[in-house]
Formats: sequence, structure tokens, C-alpha cells
Amino acid sequence: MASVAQVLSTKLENLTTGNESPSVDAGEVEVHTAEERATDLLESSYSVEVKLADQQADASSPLYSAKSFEDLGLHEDLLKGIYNMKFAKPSKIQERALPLLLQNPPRNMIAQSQSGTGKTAAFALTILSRINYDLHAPQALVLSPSRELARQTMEVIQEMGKFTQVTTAKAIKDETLPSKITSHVIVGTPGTVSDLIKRRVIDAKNIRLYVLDEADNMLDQQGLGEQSRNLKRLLPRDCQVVLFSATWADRVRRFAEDMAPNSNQITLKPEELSVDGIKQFYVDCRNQIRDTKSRKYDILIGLYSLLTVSQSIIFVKRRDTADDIAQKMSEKHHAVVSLHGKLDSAQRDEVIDSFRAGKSKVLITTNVIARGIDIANVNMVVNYDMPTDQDGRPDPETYLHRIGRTGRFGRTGVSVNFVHDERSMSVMRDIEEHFGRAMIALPDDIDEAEEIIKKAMKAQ
Ligand SMILES: Nc1ncnc2c1ncn2[C@@H]1O[C@H](COP(=O)(O)OP(=O)(O)OP(=O)(O)O)[C@@H](O)[C@H]1O
Repeated sequence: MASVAQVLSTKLENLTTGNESPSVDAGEVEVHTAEERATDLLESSYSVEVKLADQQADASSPLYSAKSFEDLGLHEDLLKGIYNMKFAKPSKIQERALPLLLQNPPRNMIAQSQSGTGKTAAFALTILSRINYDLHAPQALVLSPSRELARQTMEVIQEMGKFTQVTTAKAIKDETLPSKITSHVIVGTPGTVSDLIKRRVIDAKNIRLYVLDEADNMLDQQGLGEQSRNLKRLLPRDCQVVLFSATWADRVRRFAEDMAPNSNQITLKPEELSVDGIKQFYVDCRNQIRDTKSRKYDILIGLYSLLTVSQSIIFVKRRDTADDIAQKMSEKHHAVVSLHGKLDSAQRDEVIDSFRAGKSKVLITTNVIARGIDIANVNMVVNYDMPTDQDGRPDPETYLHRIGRTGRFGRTGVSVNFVHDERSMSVMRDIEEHFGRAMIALPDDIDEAEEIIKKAMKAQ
């Protein structure tokens, strides 16, 4: 009979070689143009599956593209910006979305692509292509669900637009702003942006592009959804609405279509959403002699004392758990920071900046930064508490965003889920089923577990 370790390493190999992955039609992306979807209404279900012209081995990869940035017809100043950022070729979402986003007259867009595949550049290049640089007034408005993501997105737009005349402003809490913003692009969180429009610090009349990043999250939350919808009413009627996310739960699609009527759409199936570079494990903390709470913590500490992880993020449910673990791990000399909504703006900026700069190695956080944050060195994500919604139901969307903080743009990464009772096990199983991906049990022996994780981090 094979040992547990043998079974695990075979499973791991299968995962690495893709043998256990559900089959994905190589090189197919579903693109539904607005016209085609109008036909859908008349003729039951009609969808266009665009086959890539050049079906190479990796054509199913979301990073694969048959085109170059030149083929996408971008302005020379933008090409300079892109190449300066060391982007060689567009990713699949960039290749697919940009021609639709840049068509005239402008069309709304609802787009989906796996985490870490370059959605930000897709909308940033659209914004930078559409601005009238001679007009010193806000022309593009981007909403993000967190201040950390708004700050990051602003930096991407600035870097990409380095060779243009673009001016930018951040509309986030506690930011010092002029009495009238004349910058071309505003990136902010919904509450602050609404407030600034109400106070006429932002004049919305020239806004021609309204982008909701992590749009499903914004439209799904009561407060944010209402603010985003109210804001749209204040914008010019012909403003192009662009909604991006890695996840689009069915219940949110209706809101999205109201927000972005007659849109072009790019969609993925749930089983196409998992990023192959992220290997997903779980630790079963049940049936331990000690109570599960301290056992969970012991296993966490055990993992961290053995593993050399460049940087990692630990997700917990509650703010006080984040602080508690951060304090205990600091006492064990780990370079840890915690980030959650109880911190003030300055503290939040300091924490994320320190983590981004690599000064701290472990970030313990709640769902506040589950989405969008892009830090290349993060090679492990721990779900210390499995993600559930307010009613305690499994939350596969949040799960996918959390683990997507690693394995960015083709890098390898590992996620480790902590299961401590029947409930958390059932949450994990539901999430597995939702995405059609098996998570691999790590053995109780911490040294063995470490070997497996290390191997997965190096795989590819
Ligand atoms: N064409 C490209 N070539 C090389 N790197 C790229 C390209 N496009 C984007 N990237 C890089 O890939 C990383 C992930 O991009 P981005 O943050 O836009 O992902 P995303 O799809 O928005 O992910 P998420 O769903 O997590 O928000 C970034 O570091 C970005 O600089």
C-alpha cells in the first residue's frame, strides 16, 4: 500500500502536470459582443467562442496572447510606458478586451479574467487612450473597494502614462486635495468620491469613462453598490461604463447589466477561474489532543518556523484575531504586520507600504485587502479562517481573490487552508466543488508538510 506521503506526492505531481485539473478547452475564451448578445435574446442561447489563430501548447494560458501591443493600435507614448514596465506582450484579457474597449462609439464592458492576469493594464490603457490631454478636467473615474487598491491602481496609471501628460488624483479618506480637482483621472473609494462630487470638488460633467474595479464586490455590497449606482446617475449619459473582476457570481450579474447596459462581455466558467500556478493545500486541525484553537496556532507557527517564504498573507475573519496572531508571531521574531479596518488611514498606508517594500514578511489581515493587491513576492497565502459570508455560508469568490494574492502573472504560489471543525471542512469542500479543484491534505507531520509546500513553491 502506498504511504500517505507517496499518495500526496503523486497528487502533487498530478496537480503540477495538470492531470487532476478539469479539462479546459485550450485556447478558447468566451467573448460576447453587445450585438451578439442582442441576438441571444432573440435566438435562445447563442455564444461566440473565439479560437486563437495560433494554437500553441500554452494557448489556454490566460497569459498567452497571439498579438503584440503594437497590433492593438496603442499610441506610441503608451507603448513606451508599457515597455518601460517590462511588459513584452499583452495577456489574453488585454488582447481580448482592449479592441472592444477602444472601439468607437464607446461601448460598455463587463469583463472577467483570472486574478493576476493584467486587468488593471486593460482599463488603464483604455483610460490613457481616451483622455483629451488638453482639457484640464476629470475625464475618467475609477472606483476601488479599498484605499490600498485605489493607491496601487493610481500608481499603475501613473507609471503606464509616464510618457503622456496625464494628471491624477486620489479620492480616498484623509487625502489632501485642492478645492477643485482638475486632474484627468481620479481613482478612489465610492464613499469619498460621492462626497467630493456632492461638495463639487469633483465636477463630473466631462467624465467619459467610469471604471469599477472588483465590480462584483462593489455592486454586491449594500452601501458600496448604492453609492456606485448613485454616482453613475451624476455622470454624463454617454459615459462608457467598464466593470472588471475575476469573479462574477450569478446574483451580481443582474446589477452589472443594469449598470453597464448593452455591454460587450468577456466571461469565464467557474472551472476556468483557478490559476494553475497556485497549488492549494489544507491542514486538518481536527482530532488533535489539544484544543483546536491553540492547535491551529501551533501548526501555523510550526509552518513558519520551517518554511522560507519570501512573503505571505494570512487571512483571518476578525480584526482582533489579526492583532492577536501578529503579536504572538512578533514575539517569535517573525517580521509581521497586521492590517484591518480598525487602523486609521496613516497606519494603513504605513503597513501596506512596509509590506510592499519587503520590510515585513508576513501580513495578517481580514478581507479588507483580499482583492486586487499585487505584490510579486507573495508566494504563500494562508486562510487561517475559511472565507464565509455574513451568514456563515461558504464564500468562493472571496476565497479565489484571497489566494489570488499569490501566483501573480505566471508566478508559482501556494495556498494553505486551515480546517478545524466540521463546519470549516464543509466550507472548504463546497469551495472545492464550486471551482472543480481538489485541495490536497497536508500530513500532520510538520516536516513532511514543509517538504510538500516547498516542492510546490518550486514547481513549474
Ligand atoms: N502584459 C503583461 N506583461 C507582463 N506583466 C504584466 C502584463 N500585464 C500585467 N502584468 C503584471 O501582472 C501583475 C498582475 O496584474 P494586475 O494586478 O492587473 O492583475 P489583475 O488581473 O487585476 O488581478 P486581480 O484579479 O487580483 O485584481 C502586475 O504586477 C502587472 O504589472
